[in-house]
Amino acid sequence: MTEPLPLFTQPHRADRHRAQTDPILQLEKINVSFDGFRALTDLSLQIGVGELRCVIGPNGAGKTTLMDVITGKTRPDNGRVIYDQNSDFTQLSPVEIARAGIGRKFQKPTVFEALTVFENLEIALKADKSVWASLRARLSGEQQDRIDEVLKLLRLGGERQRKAGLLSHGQKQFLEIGMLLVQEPHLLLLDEPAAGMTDAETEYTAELFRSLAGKHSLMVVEHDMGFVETIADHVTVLHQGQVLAEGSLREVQANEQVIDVYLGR
Ligand SMILES: Nc1ncnc2c1ncn2[C@@H]1O[C@H](COP(=O)(O)OP(=O)(O)OP(=O)(O)O)[C@@H](O)[C@H]1O
Repeated sequence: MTEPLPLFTQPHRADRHRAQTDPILQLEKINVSFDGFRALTDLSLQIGVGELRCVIGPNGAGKTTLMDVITGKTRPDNGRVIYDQNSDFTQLSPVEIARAGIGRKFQKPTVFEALTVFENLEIALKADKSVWASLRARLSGEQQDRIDEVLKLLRLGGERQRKAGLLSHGQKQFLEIGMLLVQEPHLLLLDEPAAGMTDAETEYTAELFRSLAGKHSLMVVEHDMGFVETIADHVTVLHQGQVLAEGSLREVQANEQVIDVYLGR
């Protein structure tokens, strides 16, 4: 019998035990408060291996705080964040969490504008070194291939020697996604990736995310419902720091409580 294909580009020691239905991330009864204000209340959420999950919700619902808790930027008052069914992220530092295979993209692209597209990817690939040390260290053939593959995937092949500061906003967003992908993360957290993109770029982002799902797990926070509709199998609606509804976009859009929250009733 042939071995099943690994779900991730970067083989993980537990891969052969995994099934698509296994959780990659389980948040259990997370509470976060800021000076007495409860940003997340008993929040429980589960993301499956290879899943593409969209998280929606009105302003202040707790979406950013949720990502901050996963990446270790914010420590919850209590609750657990179980990754790959064994490690509890609440016990790890942000660097350890990133090394465990979590990549996060913030809403505003943060690329090195004075460096070329290729150099940006090179630095991301050697994230364990300082910027200058990583530019001096030689790339292996395999690393070169990885960068070429990502440049092609993100349609940046023609821009490889261009300074990143000269790219369009959408191209900078793609470059930043590329900077995550060269690190071969297991779980990608993406905050409003389509914001400020042209229609064509948004369309390609949707296509790209669909192609990444399966190989990676993705959690996308997004306000653009058209974009959510094209990408998500499964949607979580947050409201006042809690999960208000979960299901297909059609299901959550038909949910009375969700309608009330979005219409402000
Ligand atoms: N560091 C902080 N100190 C105090 N309050 C905070 C802090 N961070 C977030 N909050 C509050 O927690 C609540 C949830 O904020 P969060 O940014 O997670 O919401 P969001 O769903 O991401 O909103 P948006 O869609 O506007 O980005 C908000 O009421 C916010 O004002």
